[in-house]
Amino acid sequence: MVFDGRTHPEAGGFRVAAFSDVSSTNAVALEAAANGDEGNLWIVARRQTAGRGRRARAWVSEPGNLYASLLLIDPATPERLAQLPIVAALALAHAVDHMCSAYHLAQLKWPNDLLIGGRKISGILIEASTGPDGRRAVVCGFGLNLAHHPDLPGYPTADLAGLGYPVQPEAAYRALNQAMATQLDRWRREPFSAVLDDWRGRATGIGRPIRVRLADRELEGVFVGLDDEGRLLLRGEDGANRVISAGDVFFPHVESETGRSGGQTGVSL
Ligand SMILES: O=C(O)CCCC[C@@H]1SC[C@@H]2NC(=O)N[C@@H]21
Repeated sequence: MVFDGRTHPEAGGFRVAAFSDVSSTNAVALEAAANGDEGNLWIVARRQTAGRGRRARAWVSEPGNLYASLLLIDPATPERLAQLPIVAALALAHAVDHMCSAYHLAQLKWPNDLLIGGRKISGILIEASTGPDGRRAVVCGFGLNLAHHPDLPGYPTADLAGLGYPVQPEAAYRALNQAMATQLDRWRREPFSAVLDDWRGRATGIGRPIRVRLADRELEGVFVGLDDEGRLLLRGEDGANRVISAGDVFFPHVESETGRSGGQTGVSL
């Protein structure tokens, strides 16, 4: 990979532009869309100076880990776009298995965190914007802890090297590119139920008590599973199931939110 900031052809019908330093690969991808890029473009960086996570959090982005964002233009109808976090998480899980030569090593925590042994090893931030021409730009931003991870009290995290799987960022990117090509193709051709079955096979926490932080409040209950659109089903004390489209899931007694803070911009799905 050449870190020259120029666009090069990539396998799977994509293109890639790799940078040494950027503010945020998501921000650069959204900027490319605003400048008329046709999409299917990866932005990869060795380091981010303003990496961003979900819910107004910063994403620590020193060299050694993977920072990669895929820009897609109008990848699906608006109703189906909500399925993309599930597709992206599944692709990253397949990529991690591939790069570690392992089977079902990576577990999924709804909607799109990857865990190994209960520790978070990655984050995915999906952001979208609509251009003046009505085109919907969607960016899937992947951060994968390869060589280091932040220590967040009360929130277990890990990196692949520390778990005994040394992987270079370029190899990780290659595996992710391949996996995204495969999963996006499958999402377009097969019923979403096939994607969901795969996701459920790696799911963590189903049947367990969870706490879900929504934009304006928190809910507690049992994680019953996913509905046909990939939304979380939470059974409350009253026995009724609630359908949740977006939120952060916590496993009580394992995780708290201490130490999670930072700044995020943009609109996430
Ligand atoms: O909060 C999360 O779990 C999501 C973190 C997403 C981080 C990645 S790193 C590459 C891409 N660029 C960003 O600024 N964020 C995403």
